[in-house]
Amino acid sequence: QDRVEINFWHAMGGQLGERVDQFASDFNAMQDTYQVNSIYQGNYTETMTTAVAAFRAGEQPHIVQVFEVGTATMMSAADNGAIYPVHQLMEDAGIEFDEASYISGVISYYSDTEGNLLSLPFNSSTPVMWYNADMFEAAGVEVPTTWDEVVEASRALKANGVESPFGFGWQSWTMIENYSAWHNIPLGTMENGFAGVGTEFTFNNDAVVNHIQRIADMGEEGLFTYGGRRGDSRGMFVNGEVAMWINSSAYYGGFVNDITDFEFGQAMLPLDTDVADAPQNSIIGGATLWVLQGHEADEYQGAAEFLAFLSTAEQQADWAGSTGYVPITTAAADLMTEQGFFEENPGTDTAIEQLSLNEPTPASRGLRFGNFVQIRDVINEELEAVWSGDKTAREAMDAAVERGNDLLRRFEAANS
Ligand SMILES: O=P(O)(O)OC[C@H](O)CO
Repeated sequence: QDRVEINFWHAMGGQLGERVDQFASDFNAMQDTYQVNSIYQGNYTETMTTAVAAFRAGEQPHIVQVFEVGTATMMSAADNGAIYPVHQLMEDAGIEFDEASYISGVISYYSDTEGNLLSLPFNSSTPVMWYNADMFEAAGVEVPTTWDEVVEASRALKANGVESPFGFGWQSWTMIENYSAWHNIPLGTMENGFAGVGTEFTFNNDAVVNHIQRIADMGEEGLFTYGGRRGDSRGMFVNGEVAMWINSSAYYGGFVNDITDFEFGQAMLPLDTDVADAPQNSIIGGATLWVLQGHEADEYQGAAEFLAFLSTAEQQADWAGSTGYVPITTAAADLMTEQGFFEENPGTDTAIEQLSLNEPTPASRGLRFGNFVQIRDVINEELEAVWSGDKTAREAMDAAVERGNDLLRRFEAANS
């Protein structure tokens, strides 16, 4: 008998992609009714764009992985009937699905206004500060906990021969979105867009502008080198050119494999003591799995069973432990603790500690801005103009807010 096929498009390259393919082959091996085809479609933006085009052509996959910034766009697709909401899918498939077992910051990000979960949380991360422990030891400095200390440590590392002490990736996510949440500053009005499409950006505030200017000044001083929009600068950290690198916790698994000639660690994001006395909480990144409409009932049954398989504590704990994504269910986190994972691998609890540091506020719960994929490109362009010395941080943030608001208004016009 032929198996029922389920197409699953994902955006995980390299080692992460191999692990995702493994989920599909394990699922295929444990039953003989369904066949999940795990297909890599490029980076997050490419996968989302390809899925939207495929939907228009009637060739959409059953399941697609979409990064967190695509959430508002996918929710509007849900309003238009293009999405099979996960809570509904599970109910129709007769699979018990306990939303309360997920950590709250993850569930609230992906639920609609009635509290219904629309997509399946799968790979949630948060930015942390990766550091080269050997370089710190050689320079005789402590790993910084504040931004003033980041600058001081960078100077000491530079004096000790480190080419470019500080760097980061996913700059809008790490340096603006998470910087803001960490200091409990909204990025925009209306609870960062959670309260409606009429939201406007406000991230051209003094705190963010001063922060971006501080990094630009570090660049002038030779303490920071810009290395690209996503994870492109990862090699600079792995090769020992950069001593501190702020980016996703999900680089952990790759670092364990690829960093063999120095000790690395992860620490909490630095605090800007001019702005707050203590950190609030960081926000998630990564992606969720969306189920698209237009397929047969038996295929959806298989899709639901595959999603349920991905959500088991065993699978989630293995995924989190091997990648650095956060264990998103309490059962998975408990299992990892029981297995001694956090104790044996110091620092691996940094992401979860940051996410659960305080009860999230409207400024730290996350963001839900329409057209945010395009808006991140605008922010990238404006930040690049700062790093190249063409604009001051003030000019660039004012321009990013103005251009971003224009894209928000277009989203509002199309969705109200
Ligand atoms: O590298 P990831 O999967 O943790 O994702 C980073 C950002 O959240 C993408 O928007």
